[in-house]
Amino acid sequence: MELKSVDLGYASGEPVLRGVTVTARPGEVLAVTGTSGAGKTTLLNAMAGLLPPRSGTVTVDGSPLGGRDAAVGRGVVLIPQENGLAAILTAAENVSVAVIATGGSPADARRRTADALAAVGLAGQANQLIEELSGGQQQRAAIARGLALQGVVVLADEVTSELDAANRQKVLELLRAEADRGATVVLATHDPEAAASCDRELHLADGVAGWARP
Ligand SMILES: Nc1ncnc2c1ncn2[C@@H]1O[C@H](COP(=O)(O)OP(=O)(O)OP(=O)(O)O)[C@@H](O)[C@H]1O
Repeated sequence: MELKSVDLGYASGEPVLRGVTVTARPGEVLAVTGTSGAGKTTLLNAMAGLLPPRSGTVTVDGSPLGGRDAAVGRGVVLIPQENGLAAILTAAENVSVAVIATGGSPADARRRTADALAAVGLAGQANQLIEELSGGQQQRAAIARGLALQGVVVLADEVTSELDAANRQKVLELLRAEADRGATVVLATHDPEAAASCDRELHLADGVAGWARP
């Protein structure tokens, strides 16, 4: 995924980010860091096709990303900061519905759901409603849904913020495994240890992006 001279903002407000140029590559985990409000979610939303750039280009494999539907069709998976889970469905239903919505068969969905929930340590909570899970368990359910989609690009927005040290480590390992199978992984985080586990670090400050670790 390549961003060239991208300007991002909301409605007619001041730009949030200006002139962002970055390539996220298959097989690597790219950290996007910055203080609260620096624009991490804004950048990931642009990479997800949710926020069209005011200027500049976002491309995947050389062709324009398009809107969110097109991005989903090209395998761009977003694990959003607020989880985006349906509270009145179970953890397993949340994952399965997403797999089926992106073309998986019911059998496929069952297998991938079981595997993904087990990977994040939620096998025992598969049939519990999301609203009955703790904040950290909900965050892991959202990660399981993202993993089950087997994305070409995996955008993870602050996915370790509610996790204890052991679960955070596990999730960072799972993101690494996504990169190892060939995915392009981008992790937005304000956790320096999580950022240190990534291959490169793009730091956002004062509306611009610069390399903390190229
Ligand atoms: N929907 C929106 N409409 C208008 N402004 C927005 C919107 N979403 C975010 N912003 C603004 O864009 C700027 C960057 O916000 P963003 O959520 O991208 O930051 P962040 O780095 O992800 O922060 P955090 O670490 O707190 O999640 C902030 O000034 C915020 O107020």
